[in-house]
Amino acid sequence: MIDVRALAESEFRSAHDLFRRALLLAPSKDDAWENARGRHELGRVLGAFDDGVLVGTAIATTNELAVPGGRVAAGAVTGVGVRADRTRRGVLRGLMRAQLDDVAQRGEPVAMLHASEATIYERFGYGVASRHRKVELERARVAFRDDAPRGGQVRVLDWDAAGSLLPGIYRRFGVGRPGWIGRDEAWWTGIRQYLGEGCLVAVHSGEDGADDGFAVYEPKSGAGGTTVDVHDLKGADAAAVAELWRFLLGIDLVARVVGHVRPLDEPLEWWLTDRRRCEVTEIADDLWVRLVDVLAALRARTYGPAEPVVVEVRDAFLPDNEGGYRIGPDGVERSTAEPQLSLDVSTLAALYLGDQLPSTLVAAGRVEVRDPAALAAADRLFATLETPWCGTGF
Ligand SMILES: CC(=O)SCCNC(=O)CCNC(=O)[C@H](O)C(C)(C)COP(=O)(O)OP(=O)(O)OC[C@H]1O[C@@H](n2cnc3c(N)ncnc32)[C@H](O)[C@@H]1OP(=O)(O)O
Repeated sequence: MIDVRALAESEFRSAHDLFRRALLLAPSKDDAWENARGRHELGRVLGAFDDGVLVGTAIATTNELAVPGGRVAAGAVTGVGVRADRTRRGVLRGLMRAQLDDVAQRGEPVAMLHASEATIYERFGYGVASRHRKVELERARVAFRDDAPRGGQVRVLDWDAAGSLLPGIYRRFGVGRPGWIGRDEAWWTGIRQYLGEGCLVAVHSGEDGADDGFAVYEPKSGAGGTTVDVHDLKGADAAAVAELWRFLLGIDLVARVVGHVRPLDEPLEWWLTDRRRCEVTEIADDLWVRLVDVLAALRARTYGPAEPVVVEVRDAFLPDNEGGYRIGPDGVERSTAEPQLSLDVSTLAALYLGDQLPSTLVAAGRVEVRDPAALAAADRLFATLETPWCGTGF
């Protein structure tokens, strides 16, 4: 019999180490645990027990998520692991049940996570809500076009100097794009420890002298010369982002620059004289979202100008969500009218931030069309100006 309960603070470290073991990592050293501890909120660290023995864990942290036209309270799910000798016996299912119930009780309309494998979370109602890409550029073969945006000044800082600047810059300019999530102090402490001391930070300031962008990057020498891994790059506008890329691609002695977890709509190739020098080597799922309270989650975002559409949502794991929703630019209501489209709640996640249009998911076999006239309206309702992007690991 599996029992799931919230852990006491004194149990957090064993849960953390269980999670690390599940990821095939060694238990944390004391200083690493000191940094990880801050991500453990009392009441949100769950443990699953089999005959009194801890066999699984899942944690959530209190956060928020930018959605089209607004923001919504969100539980950020992480630290999910089950002991390798106890898997496939329903331990994760028990943890997910308890966690989603808790998220609902806290009044958070959505939960979100980054998945270790793409086959785990759909059964619990999660779906891919944003994607990212990886880009690789050979520095010697890259040149910027004359009409690429020009920014201001870039200065290089070490972590100590940059540490107090980055949280403010991140918060100031990121909030608008769907997929943005908050980064608290514990996150910044954790990422610094995770990335290590080899990282440098480039900070961009615009014409007015205000800091409005940064890049966290790490030079690594290897067989083919030095590669700069760009772990985190954010800017207030295209000029700041282009200038940071111009800087990174101009560092002497560097052979290759690799941008990890970049937004799909970053126009890097458009800024180059030879667009093929920007190789997209991966497109992958970024943020997975679970609409825990479908009505509240749908109401948290805005919709494009179109006739309202009645969408039937199926939700086997949280059946209170099942039923029709009338979605229009004037708002969202529960509806008993004949549904025009029908989909699973995990598919709704793919529409939620604007990553996909309903018509694409019809072709994918994931949206059932009962009234063909409603499909174009649904596309216009869910379409967003900006491609969603999270770009924050947790
Ligand atoms: C947000 C994050 O933290 S992501 C990190 C997730 N953790 C890891 O990847 C660490 C390594 N893996 C593990 O710890 C475990 O295998 C877990 C957590 C993925 C799964 O735990 P389990 O207790 O085995 O899952 P459980 O037995 O409850 O399975 C529930 C369902 O998910 C399925 N499932 C579980 N894991 C997987 C998987 N890796 N791939 C495909 N299906 C899976 C099961 O088959 C079962 O299916 P069903 O609903 O058809 O019966």
